[in-house]
Amino acid sequence: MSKTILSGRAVTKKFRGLTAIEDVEFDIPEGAIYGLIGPNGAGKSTLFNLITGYYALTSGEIRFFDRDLASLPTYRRNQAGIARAFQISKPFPALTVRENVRVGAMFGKPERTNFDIVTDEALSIAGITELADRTAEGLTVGALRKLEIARAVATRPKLLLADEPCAGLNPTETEEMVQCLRNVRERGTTVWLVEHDMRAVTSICDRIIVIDAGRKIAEGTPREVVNNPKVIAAYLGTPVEDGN
Ligand SMILES: Nc1ncnc2c1ncn2[C@@H]1O[C@H](COP(=O)(O)OP(=O)(O)OP(=O)(O)O)[C@@H](O)[C@H]1O
Repeated sequence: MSKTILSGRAVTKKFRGLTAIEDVEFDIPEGAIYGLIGPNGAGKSTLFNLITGYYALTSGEIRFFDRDLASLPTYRRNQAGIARAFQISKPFPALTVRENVRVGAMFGKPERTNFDIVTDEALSIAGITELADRTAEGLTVGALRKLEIARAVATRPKLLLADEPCAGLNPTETEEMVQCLRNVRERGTTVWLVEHDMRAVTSICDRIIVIDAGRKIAEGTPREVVNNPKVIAAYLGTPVEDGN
């Protein structure tokens, strides 16, 4: 059995009168690819924001390996090995793809000297080595998304939180992104992704957590989740075929 890399106990976040996340529990095993799905406004981004420290918990506990994250600010969580890849990538437009990834490699790691090796590795994992010398300006949505993954991977994270990595991608780009995330896991990074593209999420994830209105309503393998009546009622509408 692999070790738990990230766990949540009674995780709760209230914004004034609104409970965005309520009593959510999770245990993410090291080396896994997990999905987080649910309807718009279910609380998915809020949960990731609690893990990265962008929001403080109202109550509950989040542990990374054996460490309670409560006292750690965002940058310390990143240094500890939690990285996030956003849906909208905001690279430095005038810098090349390689330079943008190098910034990720250097971020918060002044003691490191092998920036070029780490940068090349991240470019390769994301499948954008051939774009390395192009400026970030004018990249396609698919290439920008891979650049976002590469920048996160260049921080050498133990856990990558990915926000809708397949949103707005065509089928070829989606397949490439799925491969990219598999490469990330092969390199030893655990992945937890929010994704609405059910074909992608069911083809790549070992397990999926489903939240609705701030509460966890299901967790299981892709097959279990897509056949779960609660998930069908709250989110899917109709059963979908899992991608396996
Ligand atoms: N900073 C905030 N202040 C007040 N309410 C917030 C804040 N952030 C999120 N919320 C509310 O919390 C609830 C959960 O929002 P969240 O963005 O986490 O949902 P989501 O599942 O990520 O949705 P989507 O799939 O549309 O991105 C929503 O009702 C939202 O309006």
